Amino acid sequence: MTPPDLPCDAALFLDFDGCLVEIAERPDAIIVPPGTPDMLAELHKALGGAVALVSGRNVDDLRQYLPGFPGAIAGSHGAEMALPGQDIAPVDAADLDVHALHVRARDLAAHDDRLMIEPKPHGVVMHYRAAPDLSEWVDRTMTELVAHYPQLAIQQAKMAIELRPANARKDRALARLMDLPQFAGRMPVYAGDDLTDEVAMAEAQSQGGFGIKIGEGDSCARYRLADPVALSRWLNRALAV
Ligand SMILES: O=P(O)(O)OC[C@H]1O[C@H](O[C@H]2O[C@H](CO)[C@@H](O)[C@H](O)[C@H]2O)[C@H](O)[C@@H](O)[C@@H]1O
Repeated sequence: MTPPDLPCDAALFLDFDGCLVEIAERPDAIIVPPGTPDMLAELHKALGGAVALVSGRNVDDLRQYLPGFPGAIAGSHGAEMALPGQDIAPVDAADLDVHALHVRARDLAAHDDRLMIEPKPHGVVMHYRAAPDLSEWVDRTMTELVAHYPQLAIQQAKMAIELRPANARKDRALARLMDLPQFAGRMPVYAGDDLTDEVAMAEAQSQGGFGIKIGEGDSCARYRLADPVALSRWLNRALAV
């Protein structure tokens, strides 16, 4: 079902990959649509600052793609938080030797150059988009790897398996942001496309707001839009009224 118009008292939470930008072959091959930075800045103004990015990507990565974004950013599935004008703060991060984790993941993936390791400040992703036949192997290998790291959890992603801090979840990030003055008392609206977004959409709905699933697949979200283009049209409509 198509969502109703964005309420003027909304607190808007936006996922990044597959939501604000189309999925690409590699994490570094995404293209931010040219109108997106201005649209986000206008939404931020119209909603009194209650706009946040809530992404599996780390904050530095998001800032590279959206350099002037004026809102709050929850990165690494909520393991990092960057409030406007403030440094990146670790939240719900795991205590671990992340460099050793990256090295181990690279060693495990080294036998097939179609596999890609994405190192993150609080975890690691093994991407198999170029090698879909290795999906089961990646699943098994990452499951075995996480057994050595009780402070991490498996995060199923699109053609990728990630190890993230066990306590870092997007619903917790949303709840934390809703406690900030610019978000408090507003209606949470969360748009996302992936499994990691489901808990956040459920949280938004439990706080009296709604979730918008972008694309196909099962979801707890009350509403759905076909793709990032449809989301952008819907957001721009809110700015036109
Ligand atoms: O929470 P998100 O903002 O949706 O981030 C989730 C993960 O997105 C990225 O991977 C996905 O997008 C890539 C680019 O389109 C694609 O190549 C890959 O197959 C997808 O899994 C990102 O690389 C991860 O770090 C994020 O956790």
